[in-house]
Amino acid sequence: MRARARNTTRALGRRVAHLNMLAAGAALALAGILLIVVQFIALRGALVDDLQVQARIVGSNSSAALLFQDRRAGAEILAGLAASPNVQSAAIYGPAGALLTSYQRLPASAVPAAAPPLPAPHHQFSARHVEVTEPVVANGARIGTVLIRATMAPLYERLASFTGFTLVVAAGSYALAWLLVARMRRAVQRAEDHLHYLAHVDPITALPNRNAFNDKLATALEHADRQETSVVLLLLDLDNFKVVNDTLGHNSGDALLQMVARRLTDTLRSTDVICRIGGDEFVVIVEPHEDETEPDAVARKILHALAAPFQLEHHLLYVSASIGVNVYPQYAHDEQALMRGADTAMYYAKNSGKNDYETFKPEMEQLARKRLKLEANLRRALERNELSLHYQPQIDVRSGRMTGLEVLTRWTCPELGPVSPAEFIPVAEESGVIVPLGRWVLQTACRQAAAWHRAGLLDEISHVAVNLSACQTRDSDLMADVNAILGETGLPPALLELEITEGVLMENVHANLALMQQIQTAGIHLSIDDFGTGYSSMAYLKRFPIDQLKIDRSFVNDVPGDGAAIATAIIAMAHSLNLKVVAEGVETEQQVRFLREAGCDVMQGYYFAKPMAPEVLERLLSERRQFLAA
Ligand SMILES: Nc1nc2c(ncn2[C@@H]2O[C@H](COP(=O)(O)O[C@H]3[C@@H](O)[C@H](n4cnc5c(=O)[nH]c(N)nc54)O[C@@H]3COP(=O)(O)O)[C@@H](O)[C@H]2O)c(=O)[nH]1
Repeated sequence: MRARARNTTRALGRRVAHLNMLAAGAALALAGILLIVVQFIALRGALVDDLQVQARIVGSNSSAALLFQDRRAGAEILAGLAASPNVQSAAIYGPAGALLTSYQRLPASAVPAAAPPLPAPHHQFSARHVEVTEPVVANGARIGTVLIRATMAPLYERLASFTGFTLVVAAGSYALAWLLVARMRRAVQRAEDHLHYLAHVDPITALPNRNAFNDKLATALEHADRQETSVVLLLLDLDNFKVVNDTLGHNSGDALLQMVARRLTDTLRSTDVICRIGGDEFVVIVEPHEDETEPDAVARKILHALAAPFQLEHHLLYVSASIGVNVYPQYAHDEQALMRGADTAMYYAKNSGKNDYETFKPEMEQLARKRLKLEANLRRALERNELSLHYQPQIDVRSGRMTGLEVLTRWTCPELGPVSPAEFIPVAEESGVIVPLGRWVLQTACRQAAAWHRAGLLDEISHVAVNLSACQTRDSDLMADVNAILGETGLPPALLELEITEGVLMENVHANLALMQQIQTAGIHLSIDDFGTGYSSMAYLKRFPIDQLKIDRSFVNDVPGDGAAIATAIIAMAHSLNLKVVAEGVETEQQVRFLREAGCDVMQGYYFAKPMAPEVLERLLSERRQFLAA
């Protein structure tokens, strides 16, 4: 639609330029005509003046000839006019108007037989001639008349050459003006095109940008309405693109975006419209889709295309994407609804582990609304004192006794009931609530642990572990907060352990390495949570100032089956780096036996104890129970 409007504007611009040139041409023609008329009047005036001077000279020279009626002398005086090429004929008349003598350049140019009865100097024109009459006066009395008749031909000749010259100058000026206007229009056109390009093309990838996308989507929906077909919209968000930007710099980020754009263009059909609508967000418009499986096929094709690594300078980068798919008119009645649905579906794909696609279903919107409600309630949870902490024991395999505690947050919302941290922690992360929430957890846990420590209940406990979220690791005030809380509660730093998941650590290795060093310097223990899921390498692990690894629950769940090999490998690797290994989510005796034999140092799970309220744990701490045979 906008392209049509742009073409109409251009045509209008061309028409206005043509009209301007036409007006300029008319003005130039009018000016030329005026100039010629003025020139004609000026030339004619000069001719009359010239003839009048000559008539006066002839008159004053011929007064004697008139007094003595000397025709010969009169003829000699008139013969002098032969030198003036304009003069065709001339005559001298006596006081009564009778012809004294005359001069004729050609026989055809006869003079009147009698002088015109004119009292004063006079001139008159015809198309071909100009006639000047001059009285001859002697001693105050009129003694005769001189008449000179000249041809207008030389005047016309001069006027013709002046007109020719004026025409040439006018035509030249007009052509120059036309050229200048055309050049100006071309420059304006180029500037317009460039502005249009900037407004519609993403400068990094050269793909259509958000503006262009809006136009193209509107056109696609119009087309689908006319043809009674559908439009598939895929919204694609790169996973962990921020890590590339943060660790390798923005130039590398831009280069990666260009490579992704190229891969998408190479993979998809030429009829599919690919746009970049923001940071790491791309959209693909597919129309018309012929069969029900096409949206899935396109999404899978994109994921497959992005699966191969990207070679960026000396780095080999693995980039995945989360894709939300929506279909018009099945699940959306207009562009906004189509985009909103694709966004909701993309959000689902992201939350269900990334590197995947989800197709929008109406239920998703209900869930999105539920999530919004959850977020609104969560924002008030802290002020309303709805949060509490539970503690889960960690058992040392060698001594069989409780040597550690993990702090886990619990929330009972008055409107929604008990909400699992697996549900509200990600929402807290996305909404930023995690920072004050994390601070509250740290403060409450440290205060409680310090009280137990003062009561002598933590004699056998080496640490109380608190989880740190991704957002908290990025919070520049984190360490200041941690140190302030330790100072304020009096908990010895060595009794505190911070748990960071392997995935979060690997999101920004350099920044997290600096944070880990600060944690180590403060004398706080550091543990890598959910180990085995975050793709860290041995090279990184060697550099991390960590105390222990926690094998992810999913592997423990699979022992002694498929997870056995991984669990054994993690334990061996951790021991080679002098790190302790904690197995989390231990639920069965079989798992305990296997992990013990594999050399696991610490175990945590429902087999020993579920996370419990502080007053329950307090009793357990004072019992100093043996959980495992030593
Ligand atoms: N950043 C923060 N994250 C937190 C905080 N509190 C909790 N969490 C994280 O939320 C996730 C879910 O926690 P939760 O529902 O409390 O689940 C924990 C345990 O209850 C559960 N667990 C422990 N043993 C078993 C078991 O034997 N079986 C089984 N099915 N589940 C078990 O595991 C969760 C502890 O996991 P981890 O932290 O990885 O050790 C979870 O990711 C929490 O980390 C918080 O304050 N901040």
